[in-house]
Amino acid sequence: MPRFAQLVIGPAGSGKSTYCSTMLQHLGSMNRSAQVVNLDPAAEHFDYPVMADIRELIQVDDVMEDPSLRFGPNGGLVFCMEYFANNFDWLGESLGHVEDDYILFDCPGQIELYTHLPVMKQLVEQLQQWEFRVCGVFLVDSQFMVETFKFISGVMAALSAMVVLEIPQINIMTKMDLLSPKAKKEIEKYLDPDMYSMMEDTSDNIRSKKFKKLTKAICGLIDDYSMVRFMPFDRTDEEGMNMVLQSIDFSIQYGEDLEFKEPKEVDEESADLNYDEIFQGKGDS
Ligand SMILES: Nc1nc2c(ncn2[C@@H]2O[C@H](COP(=O)(O)OP(=O)(O)OP(=O)(O)O)[C@@H](O)[C@H]2O)c(=O)[nH]1
Ligand SMILES: [Mg+2]
Repeated sequence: MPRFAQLVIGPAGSGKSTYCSTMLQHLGSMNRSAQVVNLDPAAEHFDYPVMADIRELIQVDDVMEDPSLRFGPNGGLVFCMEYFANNFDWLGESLGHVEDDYILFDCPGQIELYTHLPVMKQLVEQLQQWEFRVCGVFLVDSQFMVETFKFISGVMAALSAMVVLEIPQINIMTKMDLLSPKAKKEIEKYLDPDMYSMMEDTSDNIRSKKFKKLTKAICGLIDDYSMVRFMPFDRTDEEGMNMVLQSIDFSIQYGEDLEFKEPKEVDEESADLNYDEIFQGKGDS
């Protein structure tokens, strides 16, 4: 049986841990079993129960305090993740193997992990060896996406993760509940963006000719290949969460291998017998 994983990634503070906790509850309310693994060695608090926690393996604080290493918080995190990549056995043991595993991995927010460092790609390959079908869930804070230039840089960040990880990726705009009604209307055009017209809107602000050409080429490429789309995520909106979950499940073909179980036929006689036994038992006590 295949196993399923959501790799929850995105810039610092974009809402990854909150997403994991909300999605876990949502899956629970649908009677679907899922687990969360914390892969952020600098995590301080999260409000979901963990199946495994990378801090049992290594912690950023310990690395920073080590006088022979002398790392700051970012170098410390990179060191931790490289150490993790050399010790995937720890993860393998923690994950065990349950039929139909569905696991959310809450990842750290340092963007370099998804742009040029090899560790996340190595993790994906390891998970695939363990028969996981992995979907990247890339989160960006919607509040930083309401202007065209910010949006283009968000698209590029999502795209670089897609290129590095080579797995299906669902891009999500988080914290939609914090947008004003006006911004909410405004953001609709960014959910399914027409990059060409977006480019037209902003090209007047670009003074350098070369830069204008480059931005145009990037926008054209993204549009021509329909490479990046965003889905809104509002943790208070069940319907919206369902749509996000469906897209993720579809990308990893969750549910296709599940067998359809016929409802058990109840044999009337034996059912009566059982009820009699139960009531008799109650009467006796
Ligand atoms: N209103 C609102 N706040 C949110 C939402 N998602 C996250 N937040 C808040 O945003 C802050 C950061 O959220 P986290 O879930 O810790 O973000 P993260 O991506 O895990 O952060 P790092 O692990 O530090 O990279 C917290 O204060 C959350 O309460 C949301 O959908 N709505
Ligand atoms: Mg977090």
